[in-house]
Amino acid sequence: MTKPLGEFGRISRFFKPLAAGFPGARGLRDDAAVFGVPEGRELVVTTDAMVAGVHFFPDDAPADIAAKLMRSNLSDLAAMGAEPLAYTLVTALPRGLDESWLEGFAAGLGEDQRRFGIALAGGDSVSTTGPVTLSVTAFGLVPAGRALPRWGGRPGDRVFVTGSIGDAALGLEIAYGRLDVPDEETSAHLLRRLRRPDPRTTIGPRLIGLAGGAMDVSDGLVADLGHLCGESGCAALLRAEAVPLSDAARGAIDGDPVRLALAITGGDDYELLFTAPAAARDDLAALSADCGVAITEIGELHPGTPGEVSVLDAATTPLPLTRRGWDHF
Ligand SMILES: Nc1ncnc2c1ncn2[C@@H]1O[C@H](COP(=O)(O)OP(=O)(O)OP(=O)(O)O)[C@@H](O)[C@H]1O
Ligand SMILES: Cc1ncc(C[n+]2csc(CCOP(=O)(O)O)c2C)c(N)n1
Ligand SMILES: [Mg+2]
Ligand SMILES: [Mg+2]
Ligand SMILES: [Mg+2]
Repeated sequence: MTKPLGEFGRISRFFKPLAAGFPGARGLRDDAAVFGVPEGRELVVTTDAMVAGVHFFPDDAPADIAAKLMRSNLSDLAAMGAEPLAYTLVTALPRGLDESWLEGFAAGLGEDQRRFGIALAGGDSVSTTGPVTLSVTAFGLVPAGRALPRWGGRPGDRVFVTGSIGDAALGLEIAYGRLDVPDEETSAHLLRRLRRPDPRTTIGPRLIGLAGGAMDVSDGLVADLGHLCGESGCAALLRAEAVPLSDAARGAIDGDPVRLALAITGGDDYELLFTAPAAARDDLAALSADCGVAITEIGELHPGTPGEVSVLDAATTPLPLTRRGWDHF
């Protein structure tokens, strides 16, 4: 057996290469990172953590775990209208975890760094007596004063969502062996979207000037729309039939209202949810065409109890839901 690298050997081997392109990281040789913000821009800071058994399966491929960790944070930057700049990383790993796990994890981070234009600025490495626990803090840049707030929606505004909803929630059911799908292609698409979400990093910054209120969908569409309209001081109507579904999700749902309810409440979507006046429709259609990502109108805000979401099915009768989204506690 080869000698273990130890804490600092691991940092040198796996993390220093990820910080190489970012001078503010100081080569991961100092106590902290140092970097400035360009004139006229502001720093946006977001943190999301992931725990094995809660956010991913312990035997998931380490590169997939890295991608989900990175992308869930990039999605929050996009929701603020920010462009990715740098991130810090905390790894809490059980002693004895094979170094090949870290190798795959670092490779996954490196791949997404290149894909999304972000660099490692620093972090911390600790051991844990519990499950693998990971946290990223992502830093992004927005034009000063223009970060997109959750509370920018107004009664009468329309509600829009990017991409498609429900893939990951259906993928999770497949991963748990609780959902049979028509074919291998359907299953592969839904599992891919669970493990490697597609953060809307190009659309997010381009929503500045178009969107009123904005956020990303992580807990579930219904729950997150509740957060958006609650912060905006109004209620929302969601047309379940208008919610964009991938072909794979449509095939897996197969007209079953229970599965449709799961798709709109299950979470892990990492799509953008935002409000805009009806007059912005043409601009949004142009943006969608430009980015090659669907932007779909799914409902509207109206005066009412802040945070209340009515979900209507095709016959405009209320769709019964047993829950609105993910809640840790
Ligand atoms: N432990 C905490 N300490 C300080 N602020 C927190 C803590 N947990 C959450 N927050 C803050 O509460 C707000 C909502 O957090 P939440 O994690 O729900 O947002 P999110 O990242 O958009 O959603 P998700 O975690 O589902 O991706 C954010 O402003 C976040 O910074
Ligand atoms: C193994 C496994 N079990 C359950 C889920 C579903 N899940 C976990 S946390 C969360 C909400 C977002 O997290 P947070 O609010 O902590 O950022 C969701 C939808 C999963 N992805 N993997
Ligand atoms: Mg969070
Ligand atoms: Mg988040
Ligand atoms: Mg968010």
